[in-house]
Amino acid sequence: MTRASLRPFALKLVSPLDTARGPIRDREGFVVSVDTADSDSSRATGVGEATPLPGWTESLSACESALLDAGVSTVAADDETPVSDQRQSDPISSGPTSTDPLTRLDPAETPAARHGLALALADAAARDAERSLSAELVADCDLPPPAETVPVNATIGDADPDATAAAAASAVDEGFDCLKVKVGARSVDADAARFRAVRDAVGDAVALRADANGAWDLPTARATLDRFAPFDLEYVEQPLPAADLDAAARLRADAPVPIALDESLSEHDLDAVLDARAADVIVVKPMALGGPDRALSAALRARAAGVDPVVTTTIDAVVARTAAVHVAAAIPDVRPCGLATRSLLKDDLAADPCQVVDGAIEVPNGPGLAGEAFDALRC
Ligand SMILES: O=C(O)CCC(=O)c1ccccc1C(=O)O
Ligand SMILES: [Mg+2]
Repeated sequence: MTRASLRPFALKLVSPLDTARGPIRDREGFVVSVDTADSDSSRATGVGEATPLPGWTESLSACESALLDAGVSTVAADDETPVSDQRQSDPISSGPTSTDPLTRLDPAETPAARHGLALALADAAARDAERSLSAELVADCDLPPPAETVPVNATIGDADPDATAAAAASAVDEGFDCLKVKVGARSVDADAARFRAVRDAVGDAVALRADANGAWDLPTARATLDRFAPFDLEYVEQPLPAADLDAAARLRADAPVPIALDESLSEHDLDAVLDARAADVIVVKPMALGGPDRALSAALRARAAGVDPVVTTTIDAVVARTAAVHVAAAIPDVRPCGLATRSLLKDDLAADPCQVVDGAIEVPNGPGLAGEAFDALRC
């Protein structure tokens, strides 16, 4: 028998993250808790997080409805009732006569909802097996032991050239050697001026990425990538709107810089993206792909097709960020990942067990997500 409950939360960003698709100002979602009791009477608890972001996932209300329909019950945000008294009358039953609760959540329709429940169940399973989530993930996929640290990029929003260069310089001072800069919210000339200022500020040894969030059409993308050539970018992420894989493939065919796809994975099957030969790199967002398990399998399938995965958050709260760190740790020799997003949030659900030090995150090695770190979040 598995009981599952959800509790809503809302977090503000320190300042809006300006992108070509507009600003991201706040993040709302649900903490999902599960309590499993197996037939052999062993019992495990786990915590997950569903933090939808329209454009990448379903809406907040669709996420909530999907979780409720799957049998996850609501706990009031300020409910102080002891866990034992909170039990609702309609628990998810995973006995032999019922289906796995996860199968009630369609990862294509409601990926954030599936992420929340899949993560809570994976956390419970890993805790039960007395190993970390990344150790659990690699065991399921027959991979080598997970990495102890994961390299990460700093995330820099749209701003004028001076402010962009100042943010870049301060990230490098903090120890980052890979920076991702949002582009596409201003003219090609203006973005080129921003990259000129950033390159001048940080020197040649720092890896630079650009993320256009689908801002350009094909001629503009071609012109922009040519303009960006002197800045020696590692890749340009989502230069074109997500829908048109053909255009992305045509752009990539003679582009002077590697192409990464992000939003395209929310709009198309991974197989379609890989078959189109439209990407050198794919951005694996566990929240957008429907869970840590699906994110890791997407990363491995991409690798097998010669496309390198980069794991990022959707600016999630601490539970989902920590899960994304475990996913990244399970991918052998993963490139710098977009996981250093705690600093974009004004506050969080719990203390961060994944501090960024010298451009890398140490992967928590306690049981499940991070040992006891999220015990107080269970509902
Ligand atoms: O990749 C990163 O550095 C952080 C994550 C990020 O940029 C992001 C965060 C929320 C929504 C979309 C995106 C994106 O990659 O486009
Ligand atoms: Mg992106």
